[in-house]
Amino acid sequence: MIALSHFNQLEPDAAMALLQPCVALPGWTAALVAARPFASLAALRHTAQALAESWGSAELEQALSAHPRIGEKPAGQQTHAALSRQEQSAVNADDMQLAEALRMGNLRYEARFGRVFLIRAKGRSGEEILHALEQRLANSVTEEMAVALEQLREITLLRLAGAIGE
Ligand SMILES: NC(=O)NC1=NC(=O)NC1=O
Repeated sequence: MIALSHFNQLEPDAAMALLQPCVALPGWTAALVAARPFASLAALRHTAQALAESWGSAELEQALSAHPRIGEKPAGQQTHAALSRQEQSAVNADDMQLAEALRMGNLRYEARFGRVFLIRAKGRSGEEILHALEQRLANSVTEEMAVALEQLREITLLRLAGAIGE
């Protein structure tokens, strides 16, 4: 984590590199870097949220390339893989019944909506994630697009908060 004052002064490339693991959408990252300097963390968060409001299905598809399925902790040393593992840490990988239910749920979700199920996993147990998955399977395509985009925004803002602090 770096301080906001340090982030404000970073060279653009270094600022982009710092934000890149937040979400795999370079347009969002570049716009946030270009909006510097930020007077406060609240201002940073407000701009980040505002820039994310315009995301639609194209952004969701692109961003999903960097989000492993829930329950499939990604290998790899890249920052976003480590972040995913950390965010999914409450999913008890030793609970084989839960793992199997999540695996089947992911398959059902992908068959219905044609993309990976995305949820803000931080702060949620494996059981809560499974329950949300089952609830969301009943959503219409339109409803579920809106829900998935909101989860992407939540994950992105949480990762931003983890990258830049006081
Ligand atoms: N498919 C997912 O929901 N993935 C993820 N959720 C998170 O909170 N982090 C992820 O990588």
